[in-house]
Amino acid sequence: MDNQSLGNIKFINCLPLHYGLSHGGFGEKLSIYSATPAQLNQLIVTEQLNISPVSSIIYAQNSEKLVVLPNVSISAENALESIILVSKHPIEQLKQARIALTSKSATSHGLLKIIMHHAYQASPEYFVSPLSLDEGVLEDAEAVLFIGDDALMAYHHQLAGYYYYDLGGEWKKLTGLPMVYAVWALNRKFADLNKDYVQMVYEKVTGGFQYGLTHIADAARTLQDTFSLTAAQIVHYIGLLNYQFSPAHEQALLTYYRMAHDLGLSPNITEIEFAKVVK
Ligand SMILES: C=C(O[C@@H]1C=C(C(=O)O)C=C[C@H]1O)C(=O)O
Repeated sequence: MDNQSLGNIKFINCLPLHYGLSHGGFGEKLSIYSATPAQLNQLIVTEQLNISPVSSIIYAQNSEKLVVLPNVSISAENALESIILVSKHPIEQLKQARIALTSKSATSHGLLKIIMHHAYQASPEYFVSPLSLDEGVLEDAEAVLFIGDDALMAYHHQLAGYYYYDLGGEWKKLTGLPMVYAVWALNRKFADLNKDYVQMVYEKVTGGFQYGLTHIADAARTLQDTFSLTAAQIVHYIGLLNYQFSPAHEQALLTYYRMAHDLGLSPNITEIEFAKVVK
């Protein structure tokens, strides 16, 4: 990786983009660095990467230093199968529980805290853990939050005796809004000094997503041997996501930011500043 690399989330949620980059020619002239959202968040904040998808809360926490690429996000209107709380007890009984949080996320940590506080009047004790179910994360917690492929696998291979909650659905019930999980963030100074490069990345990311969505059945077939999901399940999952960043998404994200701020999780952000690109 060098700081001119474009960050990339190595989860199935970005399959359309991955396919557009690899099969649609949109990856040409790009150096790409793939990692988990939490790793990309850290690399953007420390300026080791200049453009990357990041957890959406990272923009609120670093808005003086970052701007956001317009028209692209990882969002969902409702339940999405990949932001999942696995619990030993019904969620109403987690008021004082210990809850483990995946070490791959940032936005969904805040999302769970908002939902527990507002929808369940609960104040559990939270701690970050890298462990999976198989590695015993629930030996030390009443519930665990997973995101991305870990959550998708947990959702599709549910174990008897556990309760599963889809936080996209819980957020929709609480606010009536879509949820914006990730945005493409850029270092503000880098964006000002590298307009041509930023324009190129904008075209490749938005064009790559479009290509991948148009060829989603082919894209899903490239994964079906790697994951214990069928191509149809992958196509269905991608259909639950939305990769635009419409004014309605922007308002939904600002609502999330306000609620995160009220819980002391981020500064008070009332607008999102976008990188200037020709659309
Ligand atoms: C929909 C998802 O969106 C993501 C959730 C993120 C987070 O919680 O911080 C960050 C990036 C995205 O990968 C997912 O990972 O399932």
